[in-house]
Amino acid sequence: MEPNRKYDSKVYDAEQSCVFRKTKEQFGGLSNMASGFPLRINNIPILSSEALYQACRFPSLPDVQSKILNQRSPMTAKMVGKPFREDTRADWEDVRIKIMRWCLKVKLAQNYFEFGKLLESTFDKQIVEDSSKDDFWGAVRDKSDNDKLIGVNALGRLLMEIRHFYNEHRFSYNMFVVEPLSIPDFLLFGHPIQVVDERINFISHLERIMHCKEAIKINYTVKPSILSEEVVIISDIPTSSLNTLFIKDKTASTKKVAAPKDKPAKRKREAKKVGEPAEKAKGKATRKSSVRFLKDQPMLPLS
Ligand SMILES: Nc1nc(O)c(N)c(N[C@@H]2O[C@H](COP(=O)(O)O)[C@@H](O)[C@H]2O)n1
Repeated sequence: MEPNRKYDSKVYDAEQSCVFRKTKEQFGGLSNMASGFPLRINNIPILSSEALYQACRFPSLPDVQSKILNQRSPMTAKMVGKPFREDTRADWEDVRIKIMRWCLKVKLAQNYFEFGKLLESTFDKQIVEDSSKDDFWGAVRDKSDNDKLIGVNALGRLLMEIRHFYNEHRFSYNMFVVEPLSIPDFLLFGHPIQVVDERINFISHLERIMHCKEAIKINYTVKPSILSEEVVIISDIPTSSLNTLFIKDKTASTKKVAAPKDKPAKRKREAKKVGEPAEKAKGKATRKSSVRFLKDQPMLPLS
C-alpha cells in the first residue's frame, strides 16, 4: 500500500479469510489492540502497537504521548488520545499508513517468533480486521450478507504486506533492523525516534531456546554506521543445537547447517587423551560459528 492515494474498498469473503475482531480469537494477535507484543522505542517500553501508533499522532505533545503510553490497555491508550485529536500532527492523513507499517515492522522485529508464527499461520489467505464501523483500517460486515466484509481493510492489507516481507526476509538484517521513518518530527518525548536494532536480542533469544547459554560467547562487533554495514556475531554454539534450530525452522532446506563431521570425533580423541568420558565429549561438540546479518540477505550461519 502506498500512502497519499485514495484507497479502494474491497470485498472479502469472511469464510475464506483470516478474520480478527477480538484479541483473544485465533488471529486476535494481529490486532494492534492485542496485548502480549511489547515494544521498545528509544529504550522506552511500549505495551502495544496501538499505543505506539497513537503516540505518533502527537509528536509535539510529549505529555499526551506519556498519557497514551502509560495506559495498560491498548484500547485505553487509543481513547485517552481522543480529547487531543485536533492537535494531531497536520500531515497525519498523509503519514498514518507509513507510521502503521513502521509500527508493524517494529512489532515483528521485537516479537519475532510469536508474531512471525501468527503471520505464518495465515498462509496466503486474506487477512481482514472485522470492524463494526471502521471501514478504513478494517472492513465492515455487509448488512445483507454477513459473510461478506467490505472496506479498505488497510490494517489487514499492511499485515499481508508484512507477511510477505517476513516470508522473503526471514532471518535477515531487514527483519531485525527497522529504520526510523524519514518524515518530519518523528519524535518520542521530544527526541527523534532511533533505529530499532533487534539483532543482539534475537541472538540472545536463540541462546535461551537452544539451552546452551553457558556455551555461547558472543563477540559483537558493530561498525560505526550500523545501518550501512553488516554486523558479525561470533558464537561458540554447540553444533547439535544449531542444527536443531535450523531443522526446526520451516526454512530448514535453505538454512540447515551441516555438522562438521570431523569435530566430534576429534573431540572424542582429545577427550580420551585427557580421560574425559567420550559420551560427554560428544554432547559438548561445538564449533566456531559466525552468524552474519547482511542487508537484504538472509541471515546465514557460516562455518
Ligand atoms: N475503536 C476501535 N476498536 C477496535 O476494537 C479496533 N480494533 C479499532 N481499530 C484500530 O484503531 C486503530 C486506528 O485508530 P484511529 O484511526 O486512530 O481511530 C488501528 O489500530 C485500528 O486497527 N478501533
